Amino acid sequence: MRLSKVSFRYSRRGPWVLRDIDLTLRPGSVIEVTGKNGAGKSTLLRLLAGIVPPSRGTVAQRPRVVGYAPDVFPIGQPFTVTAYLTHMAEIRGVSPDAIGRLAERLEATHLLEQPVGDLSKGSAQKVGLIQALLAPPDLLILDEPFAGLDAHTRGELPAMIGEIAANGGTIVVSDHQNQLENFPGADHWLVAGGTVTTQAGERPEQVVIEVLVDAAEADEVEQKLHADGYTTRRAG
Ligand SMILES: Nc1ncnc2c1ncn2[C@@H]1O[C@H](COP(=O)(O)OP(=O)(O)OP(=O)(O)O)[C@@H](O)[C@H]1O
Repeated sequence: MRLSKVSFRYSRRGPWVLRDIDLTLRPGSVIEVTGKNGAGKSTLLRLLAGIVPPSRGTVAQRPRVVGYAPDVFPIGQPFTVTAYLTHMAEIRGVSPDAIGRLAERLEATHLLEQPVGDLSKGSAQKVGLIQALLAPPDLLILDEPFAGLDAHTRGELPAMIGEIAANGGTIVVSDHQNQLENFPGADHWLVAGGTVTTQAGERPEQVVIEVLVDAAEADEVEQKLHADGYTTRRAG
């Protein structure tokens, strides 16, 4: 996917938020977007997701399946979480089977029968994440996904991001808390003064190592490794 000379402002006479942005997004890459409050991170993510069109310039080759979790989940909907997610699955033309699997992984099964409007901020964010992941995304855009998440989900999310990247997906994450700062191979984009400065991540050769741990400690070790951005697989 490629952005060429993209500029954006919210109204015809409003100030330019982004100017003359040229960016290339490679399949399989993880991109962490940082910048000060109001710098334009959410705006850049909306442009990438196709929620808003550029005021000038072009966005080419956007992948087919885009998952987008906004920073503020639209609360106040008169559905249960299951009804909302089932509806979203229908719109995307995918089976609702993924809802249970994702809810389990993000420790959100207890939320499924709650009204969407009653969710806490962190719980709403989990539902927003599940919504973005219903169809395996070619491009996944997460706006401040770590804010408000509990320790388990904060640890699980980098692993999920790593798996999508391993399958050739591109992931763009705005991240105030720098949770992905040390994610292996991540690219870093800094939004400031209407421009985006890019820094390519190092891509060291990868190997598989086997680690033997006591069964009682397996969950804890796995969570620690996930939090550091490593992918794990249980054998036996
Ligand atoms: N819907 C909107 N209409 C008009 N201006 C907007 C709108 N959304 C954002 N802006 C303006 O665009 C600029 C960039 O906002 P944006 O939300 O993209 O920044 P951000 O880097 O994501 O900030 P934060 O870290 O606080 O979330 C700001 O000056 C903001 O006031």
